[in-house]
Amino acid sequence: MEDLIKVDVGHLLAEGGSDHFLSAAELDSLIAGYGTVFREFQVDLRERRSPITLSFLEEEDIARIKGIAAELRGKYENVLLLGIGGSALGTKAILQFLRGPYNILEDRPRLFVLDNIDPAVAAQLGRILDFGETALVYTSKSGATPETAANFIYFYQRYREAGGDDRDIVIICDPGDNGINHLARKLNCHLLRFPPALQGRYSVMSSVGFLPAELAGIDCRELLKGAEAVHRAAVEAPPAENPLFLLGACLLQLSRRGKSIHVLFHYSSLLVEFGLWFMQLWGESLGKRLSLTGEVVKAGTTPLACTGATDQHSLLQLFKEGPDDKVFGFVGVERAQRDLRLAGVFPEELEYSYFEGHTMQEQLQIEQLATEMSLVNSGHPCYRITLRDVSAPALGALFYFYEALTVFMAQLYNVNPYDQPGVEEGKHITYALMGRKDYRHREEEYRKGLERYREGSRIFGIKE
Ligand SMILES: O=P(O)(O)OC[C@H]1O[C@](O)(CO)[C@@H](O)[C@@H]1O
Repeated sequence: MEDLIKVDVGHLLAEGGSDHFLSAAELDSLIAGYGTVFREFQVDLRERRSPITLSFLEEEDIARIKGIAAELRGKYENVLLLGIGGSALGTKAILQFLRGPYNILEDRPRLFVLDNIDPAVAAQLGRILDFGETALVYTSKSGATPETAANFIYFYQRYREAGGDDRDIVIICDPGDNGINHLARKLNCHLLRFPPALQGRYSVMSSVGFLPAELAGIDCRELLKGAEAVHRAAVEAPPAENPLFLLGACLLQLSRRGKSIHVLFHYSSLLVEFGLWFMQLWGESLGKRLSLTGEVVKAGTTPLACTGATDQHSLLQLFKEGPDDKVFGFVGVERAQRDLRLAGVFPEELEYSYFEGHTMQEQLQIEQLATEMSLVNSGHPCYRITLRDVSAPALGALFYFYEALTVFMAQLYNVNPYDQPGVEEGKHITYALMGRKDYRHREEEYRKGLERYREGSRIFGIKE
């Protein structure tokens, strides 16, 4: 049977090693040094103690998600999904990979994801959508996220003006005695739960991503099948034969050698949103000031997603000849959903005749290999993940692979992959400056801080 997902770590290594690649001997010492950490990680995974996909799923939740999706699919022309960060990125990745590059389905309902606060986008969506024909899904684990709350306030008003039925709204959040739960009760709408221990960036394969998937006609169990396959391989194989271990240990070692940027170069326009999902997962989970034991470690590497072949024509120059601070992950797809063969319409022209008989997917794959080879040749470590096809199991496998890899990396860095203390201060300032009642006591402090900040500006204006 063909592999669902393949991982090649061979080009992180080079004979004898070097500043930029690891040697076989170094890899052996990583296996000896971190094998125990990895086995602990495997036990947590096997016993479903790590709060990531597969630790929380209940059969009855899936049945409920499917039920709500079936009901809304029958009633509505459009669904507007409101969320941000982990409450939107995975959904966008699913829809783009499995339903096409423009994220707007041909069949009912069309799904729209709004994951930013921007009056230009909200105003345009307000004109595109007929709110008499549009269901609303409001996803926020905390219910306190101001961007999603503002979008819900605005679009709920539009929905009500169009005569929308409150009971058809779906809210997905943590349980708690807070605004979003009060709203859900008041509206008497559908309520789906975030499992409390599940952070947004690990929630794509829960009600958060599954409801939109089902609304789009994607069977969420198919995504889970792929996750299960990676899970089995991850918990069974010993470190020396385990791609999760090998990749994680090599990435750790390379980050110690100054490879502080983890580029994810996906060779498919269907994986652009996946790349953005990966950036949140990697960035929020690993970028930590403190270790689990309280030392200042400033852990993490900077994730950067880019698209092949497009970014060969924008970033590759920097990647190849700029600072040696990157490790490259290539993600490609073996079999396109539908490949297109090119004809020999200009046989007399050198620049056009060689395409005859080749397909677009073949060209994309050749260009991926060409980029990999050219980077490796100039001393840049690369790894590659290949998905069998454009299918829900393949995507589920990819999500789970990176979730598990991130948790293993956190174990290696000895940091907590499930918190994000660094984003709090900015939220508090926003709450205080926007006048949230329970932040009034800090308003004066932040306003003074803002004045000082502005005093530090050196602005140079240019007139038209
Ligand atoms: O689902 P919520 O609570 O609205 O949070 C959205 C996002 O905001 C963050 O908390 C960061 O501000 C992310 O971790 C999270 O995915």
